[in-house]
Amino acid sequence: MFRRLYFSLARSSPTLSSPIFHHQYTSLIINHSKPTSITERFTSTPPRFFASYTKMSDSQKPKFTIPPPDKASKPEMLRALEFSMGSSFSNSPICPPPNPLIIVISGPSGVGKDAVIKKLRQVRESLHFVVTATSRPTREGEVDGKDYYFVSEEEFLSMVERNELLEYALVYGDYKGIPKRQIREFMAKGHDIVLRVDVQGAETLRKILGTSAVFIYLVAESELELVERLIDRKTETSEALLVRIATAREEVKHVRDFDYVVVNGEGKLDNAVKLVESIIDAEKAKVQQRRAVI
Ligand SMILES: Nc1ncnc2c1ncn2[C@@H]1O[C@H](COP(=O)(O)OP(=O)(O)OP(=O)(O)O)[C@@H](O)[C@H]1O
Repeated sequence: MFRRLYFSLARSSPTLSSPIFHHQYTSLIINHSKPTSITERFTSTPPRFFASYTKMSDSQKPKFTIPPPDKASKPEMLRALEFSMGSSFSNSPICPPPNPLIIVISGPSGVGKDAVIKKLRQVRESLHFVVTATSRPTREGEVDGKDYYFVSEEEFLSMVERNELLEYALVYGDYKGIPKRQIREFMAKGHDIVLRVDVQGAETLRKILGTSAVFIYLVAESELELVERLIDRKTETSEALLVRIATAREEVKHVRDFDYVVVNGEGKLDNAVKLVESIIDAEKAKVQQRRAVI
């Protein structure tokens, strides 16, 4: 019945059935593949026909009916709706792509920063994990250029001289610093950046980056769990262990300076990694995006 009504209307309406109408109407076929930016989308002038159409008074505008959806093909419906709306439908994304993020992962010694990052690296290939420069000796299994850039103390200090580091610190007698160039290069390519720093480093980065970066604090479920993890790692002398435990006690007070806290419970590394992933996803969906500039 609707179909009959539409076609009888079309037949009775000179504007709908006339060759002129069809010429104008078919000229509204839009190139749906041409992308435009969100600003263009809202500020661009309508196509010429639409511009003159929208200037017409109501009595001048051609009268026509939109066919019932079940009686017309999708392209026909699209053209009729575009004509009725007075502008074409854009297929460019409504939201611009999210800004590249800088994600700072921190926490006390032995909490599992490296373990979380190692796992995150496997599940999120699009992230760029900044390789920190350090003057500390290589631990068993660590690879130069992958886990850290292992440099001598002299080399490290000359990097500081040349202002090549975003942040650096003397951590338990060894220098650790973040090369700026890597961050710039990968952000320019649209990658999110992950920085792994101790709590002292995170505080310095907060001063430099403010709220333009996301700060995540990793904790163990309890102090006992953290100490056991450090003992099991067998990488520290007894004196070094004591220093790290005392420092961890102080550092936990700084958790309130971070944006998120993630518990890395014993045997629950996967849960911690999933939570970090969820934080990244939520940050990507934020309306007010962070914008980090190095
Ligand atoms: N969820 C977990 N459950 C059990 N063991 C873990 C967990 N996370 C990490 N570990 C282990 O705890 C030890 C310390 O982890 P890791 O070296 O990653 O800590 P870190 O925070 O990077 O330490 P540092 O700052 O001293 O380098 C490692 O032996 C690691 O395998």
